[in-house]
Amino acid sequence: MAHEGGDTGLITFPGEAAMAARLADLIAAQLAAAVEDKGRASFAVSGGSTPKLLYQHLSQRDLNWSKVDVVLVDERWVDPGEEGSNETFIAENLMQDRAAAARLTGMKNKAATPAEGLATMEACLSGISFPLDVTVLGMGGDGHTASWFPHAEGLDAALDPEGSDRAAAITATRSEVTGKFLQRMTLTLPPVAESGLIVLMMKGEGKREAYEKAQGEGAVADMPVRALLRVHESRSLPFWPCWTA
Ligand SMILES: O=C(O)[C@H](O)[C@@H](O)[C@H](O)[C@H](O)COP(=O)(O)O
Repeated sequence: MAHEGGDTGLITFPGEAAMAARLADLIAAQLAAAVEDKGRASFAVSGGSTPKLLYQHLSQRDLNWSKVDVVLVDERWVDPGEEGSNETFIAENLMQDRAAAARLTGMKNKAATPAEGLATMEACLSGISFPLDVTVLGMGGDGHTASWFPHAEGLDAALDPEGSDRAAAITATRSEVTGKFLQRMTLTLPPVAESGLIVLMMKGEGKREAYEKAQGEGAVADMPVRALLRVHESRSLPFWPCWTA
């Protein structure tokens, strides 16, 4: 069984399968309730290896997927089908079986750079209902989440709590985590923090240590997940930080 608490507030699961199954229940219920209340639901999803099983579970859940808008939390500036495409990862793992009826809005467009593609992305997002009903995030051992990378160009704009833009362009610093995918587009802090449910999925000891470190004092730019944790501290968010070994 999952248990909540400890000093870190992490919700700890006995394994990846248990985490995926529990979160699939939670997210499917939240999306179904949003469809019931508002007619449509909006679901923001991250790439990364940790949520893959969750997406596979969700794709088989019985809910009115034709009323669900799936958007990306972030994207590497590569076309669908190319290496590193989150859109393709989501298409292959979530948009299958029952969830194939959902509508996926990608981030990569024809612009040469993420900055040049922002206006097109904002126009796409204007067709989605906000606040988002559910946002799934991952976290890197460096404390990045979404494409909010430590000291990245564009980070301040992406993390501006008063900002009105929903998407931002990021040039990540070269590191083991980002590899060659330095040019990115990401949702900004406000739409993530205003989501009806925010799930942060973490796997492995290194992530737990990084999360604990992020909870301590220090600059947001050093560990950008702090931006979210600090909003959560000041006004409690519907936030599920989930961890398994
Ligand atoms: O596009 C991405 O890669 C993600 O949005 C990224 O922020 C990811 O969630 C973390 O890097 C964790 O990745 P893992 O789950 O693979 O550890």
